[in-house]
Amino acid sequence: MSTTEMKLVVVGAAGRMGQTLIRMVHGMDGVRLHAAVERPGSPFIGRDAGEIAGLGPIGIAVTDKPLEAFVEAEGVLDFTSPAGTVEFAGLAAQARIVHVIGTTGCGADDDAKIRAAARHARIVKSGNMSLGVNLLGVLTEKAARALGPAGWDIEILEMHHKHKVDAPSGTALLLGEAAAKGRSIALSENSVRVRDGHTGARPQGAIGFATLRGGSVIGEHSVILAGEGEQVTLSHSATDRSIFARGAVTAALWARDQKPGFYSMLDVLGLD
Ligand SMILES: NC(=O)C1=CN([C@@H]2O[C@H](COP(=O)(O)OP(=O)(O)OC[C@H]3O[C@@H](n4cnc5c(N)ncnc54)[C@H](OP(=O)(O)O)[C@@H]3O)[C@@H](O)[C@H]2O)C=CC1
Ligand SMILES: O=C(O)C1=N[C@H](C(=O)O)C[C@H](O)C1
Repeated sequence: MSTTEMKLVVVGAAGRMGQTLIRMVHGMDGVRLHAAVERPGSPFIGRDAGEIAGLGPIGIAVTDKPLEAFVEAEGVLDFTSPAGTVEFAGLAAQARIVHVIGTTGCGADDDAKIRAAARHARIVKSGNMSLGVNLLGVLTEKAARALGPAGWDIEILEMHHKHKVDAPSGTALLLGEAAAKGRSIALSENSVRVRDGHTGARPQGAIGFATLRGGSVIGEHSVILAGEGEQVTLSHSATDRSIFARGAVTAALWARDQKPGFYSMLDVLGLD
C-alpha cells in the first residue's frame, strides 16, 4: 500500500469534467495535482489550471506536452475524446503509470488500442465512474436474470445536456451490457439503437435504447422492464459532476497498487 500523495495529471483540463477533476484533486487527501494538459493550440495553454477551474491560482500552468507531464507523474485522469484517449493510453503505457478513462464514444478500434496499452499501463475504463450507476448496473443484471430471456422487454432511456456528442451514452451502453449479461446474450447482436418510420413489431429479446438531449442535464438514466400489465423502472439521476470525479480519483488510488492491466469500476468498487 502506497503512503505518499499520488501525483495526478488531468488531461482535457479546461473541459466540464477537467475543471471538476481539478477541484476534486485539489480538495482530496492522498492525491496532488501534478500537471494539467490541453491540446496544442488551445487558448488555455499557459493559463493557471486553478483559475480555469474557479479555485484561484494554484501555480500549475496548463501544458500541451503530455509525455513530459506523464513521466514524472503516477496517474492520469482522462475525460476527453476517443482520439485523445487513444493517444494518452499510449503515453501512459510508455510512462508505466495509471490511466483512468472516463471518455465515452470509443469505437472497437479505439478499444483495441487502449487494451494493447494496458500491457504496460494500469487502465481503469468505465462509461460511468459514479458509485450509484455501477450499483444500478448490478441491479439491472440481477433483474434481467430474474425475469428471464422473454416475456419482459428491456428499454434504456437516457437524457444529457445539449453539448454531448456521442449516443447512446456510455452509461446507457454499460447498463445494456449488464442487462445482456443477466440474460446471457451478446448486446451487439440483440440491441435496437434507433427507431424511425415503419419499424415493425419489437424483436423479442431485444434491448432498446432511446436518447434525449437538451439543456444542462448532467445525466439521467432509466432501465425500463416492461411486462404484460406491469412495468418496473430502475433509475439514476446525476445532479453534480463531482460524483464522476470522485470515482475517477478513487479508481486512480486503487489502480496504483495493481499490476498493469485493463480494469473496470466494478473491480475498483468490489461489485463484480
Ligand atoms: N465516465 C464518466 O463517468 C463520465 C464520462 N464523461 C465523458 O467524458 C468526456 C468529456 O466530457 P466533458 O468534460 O463534458 O467534455 P468537454 O468537451 O467539456 O471537455 C473535453 C476536454 O477534452 C479536451 N480534448 C479533447 N480531445 C483532446 C485531445 N486529443 N488532446 C487534448 N485535449 C483534448 C477538449 O479540448 P477541445 O475543446 O480543444 O477539444 C476539452 O477541453 C465525454 O466523452 C463524456 O461522455 C463525462 C462525464 C462522466
Ligand atoms: O457526457 C456526459 O456529460 C456524460 N457522459 C457519460 C456517459 O456517456 O454516460 C457519463 C455521464 O452520464 C455524463
